[in-house]
Amino acid sequence: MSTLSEAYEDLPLDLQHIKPVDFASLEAVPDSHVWHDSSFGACSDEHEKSLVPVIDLEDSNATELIGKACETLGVFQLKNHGIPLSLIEEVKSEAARFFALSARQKLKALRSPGGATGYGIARITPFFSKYMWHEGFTIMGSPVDHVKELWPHDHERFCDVMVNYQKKMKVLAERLTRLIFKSLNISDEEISWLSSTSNDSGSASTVSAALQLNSYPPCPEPNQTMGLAPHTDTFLLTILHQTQTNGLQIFKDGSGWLPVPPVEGALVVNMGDLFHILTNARFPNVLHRVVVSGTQQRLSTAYFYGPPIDFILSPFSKVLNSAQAPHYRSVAVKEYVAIKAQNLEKALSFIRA
Ligand SMILES: C=C1C[C@]23C[C@@]1(O)CC[C@H]2[C@@]12CCC[C@@](C)(C(=O)O1)[C@H]2[C@@H]3C(=O)O
Ligand SMILES: O=C(O)CCC(=O)C(=O)O
Ligand SMILES: [Fe+2]
Repeated sequence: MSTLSEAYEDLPLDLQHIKPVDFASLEAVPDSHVWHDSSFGACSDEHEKSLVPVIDLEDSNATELIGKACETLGVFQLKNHGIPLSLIEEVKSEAARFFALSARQKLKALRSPGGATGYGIARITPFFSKYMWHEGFTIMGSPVDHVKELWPHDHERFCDVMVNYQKKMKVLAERLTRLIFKSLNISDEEISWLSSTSNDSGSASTVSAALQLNSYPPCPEPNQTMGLAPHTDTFLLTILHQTQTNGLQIFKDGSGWLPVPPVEGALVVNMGDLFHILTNARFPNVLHRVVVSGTQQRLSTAYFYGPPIDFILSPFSKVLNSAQAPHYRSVAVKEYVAIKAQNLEKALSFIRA
């Protein structure tokens, strides 16, 4: 097995955990989507200034600033990231074009039960008793097979934009990963998989990557439901673009839920489970969720990035001080993906050393 798509084939979902409802037809939140107050936890608004740092990638201290943000909150916003704003706008407008289609049309691109890509609800859905106010489109490489079902004569624009965005995201994710390793004093030679994937040659060394388009339609009763339930991301890091509609929140021990307000032109970068494992829990795998708006649609685009699916990772000996034992055993990326898909937030406890 060598691709992320194949890794998900053995982890099929039921159709009821794939198919979104027709949000446009709902005038109230149906019981299936009502989340009780106790499952919410209020979001703190006492911090006028967001605690999440905004870092300029061109700053001469970027490595230190990013290293510190990864270690404290596990999330930061990135300016001057080199991704053309025109491309980000195109991705947003193509995503909006897709989500604006009728429910009947969108279902033509529905993810299959054993599939990893296509239209559907969040993969974490079966772990919760209620559904989320969310629909998504997962892309790995070219989305052409799904999109030609929707727009037989006009699929090129959507596909070109998404493929181009993934290429640019991969370069940025690689740059950030190198810089983060540097902040931990880990040299390029010690991360062989990263160098062997840079030239894009050979499927055996293809990184694990996916692009997720998320839509949270305006909701008639926004306090009754949840956009995306609390979760951590599985891979090394996630690079997220969010539109100007608020909603993303992170959980910080001692502070509770904190907003991550949209910053024009910036991308949100958060640490996932694999970085948490590699750093022996020095980097938090930040818990986050999305709440919805009563008036505005929220769109976001998340790029998930990790080592090749067959890569075996274990905590870096360099990050362990002499008195510290590794918290986690070695695990292949594909094994961890399977454990996560079956156990969600308990996944890390399955690989505890
Ligand atoms: C590569 C992936 C990460 C993801 C599962 C997926 O196969 C594609 C969708 C991703 C997403 C987006 C919404 C939240 C999330 C937890 C989910 O259910 O699907 C993440 C997954 C993840 O990080 O494991
Ligand atoms: O929409 C958002 O801001 C968050 C999306 C997210 O957490 C994800 O796709 O994993
Ligand atoms: Fe996420």
